Amino acid sequence: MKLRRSMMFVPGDNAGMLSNSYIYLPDSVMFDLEDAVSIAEKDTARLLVYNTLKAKIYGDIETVVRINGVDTPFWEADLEMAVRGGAEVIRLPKTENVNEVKELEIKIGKIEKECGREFGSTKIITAIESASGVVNAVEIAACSSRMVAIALAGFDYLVDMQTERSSGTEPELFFARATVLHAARAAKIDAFDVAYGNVNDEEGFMREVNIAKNLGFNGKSLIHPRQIELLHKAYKPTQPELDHAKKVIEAAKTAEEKGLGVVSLNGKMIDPPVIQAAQRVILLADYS
Ligand SMILES: CC(=O)SCCNC(=O)CCNC(=O)[C@H](O)C(C)(C)COP(=O)(O)OP(=O)(O)OC[C@H]1O[C@@H](n2cnc3c(N)ncnc32)[C@H](O)[C@@H]1OP(=O)(O)O
Ligand SMILES: O=C([O-])CC(=O)C(=O)O
Ligand SMILES: [Mg+2]
Repeated sequence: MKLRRSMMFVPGDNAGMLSNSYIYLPDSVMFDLEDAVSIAEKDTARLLVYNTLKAKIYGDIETVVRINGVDTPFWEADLEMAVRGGAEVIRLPKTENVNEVKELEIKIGKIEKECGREFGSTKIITAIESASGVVNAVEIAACSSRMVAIALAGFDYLVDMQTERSSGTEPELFFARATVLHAARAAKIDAFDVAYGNVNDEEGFMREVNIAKNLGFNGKSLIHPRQIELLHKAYKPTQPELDHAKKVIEAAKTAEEKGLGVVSLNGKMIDPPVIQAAQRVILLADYS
């Protein structure tokens, strides 16, 4: 199991951040060549990210490169650099439809063959940032065997929807969150919730983390190291949750020995979905 709770953006033109972001231990690091980098710095950023990838300083942290969108003049050069550099995952921003992913997939395969990288080893994450992307999310999530996750990108999405992020339960994001999440689960890939832009607002960030976690997202895209530990702590099962999960598994074993399909633990029904949920808690605790 690859744990993908935190995926931290690092601006591709910031040499300092590129060279030391591993110290913060996100599950995945995302070197950004898109909106965090001005047009004037695109070439410099591409080279900096290539050298960072080649330096192989990220160890077990998954390396992701956010290239520019397929409707820009930058994406092919970005992709050459990222695949040749050894990026584990390419994040495609502003994905609107399956054709864009297919175009990306063909190009990745070509570069892998040219540079001697194992065919299929470069994975894809698509970011959904518009109404069209949300409407097509189910097909997008399932359209490539390289796809490991789909992310909702709230900033661009809300601009496209002609609204703004509110506080509270964020009803403006509900349909997109639910759709992207269903797309991910149906395709058996991971799902990332939106990035939270106010790095000093811990309360607002935690409110979003809890929405994402309760809906069932694997994690969030992050923009600041301070957000990593908060997120990991929220996703780690608590000791009482872990103790309860272990009791559920014990009760299930006893039920099986007695040939019973369903038993109760402290008055609560224990049946296959409850057992599966307990197994997931134990797995998450083991890995976090
Ligand atoms: C809508 C979108 O497209 S979102 C994606 C694009 N945006 C991004 O990539 C932005 C990523 N984040 C950042 O660039 C920064 O966090 C900012 C600009 C928001 C704030 O940066 P700062 O003002 O430097 O933050 P702050 O002073 O709190 O930083 C503390 C330390 O964390 C480091 N840091 C902050 N953010 C990051 C990051 N994303 N990656 C790596 N290191 C970081 C800083 O370099 C600093 O390190 P130091 O103590 O060794 O000097
Ligand atoms: O992809 C992301 O998480 C950030 C982003 O570009 C957006 O929200 O528009
Ligand atoms: Mg965006």
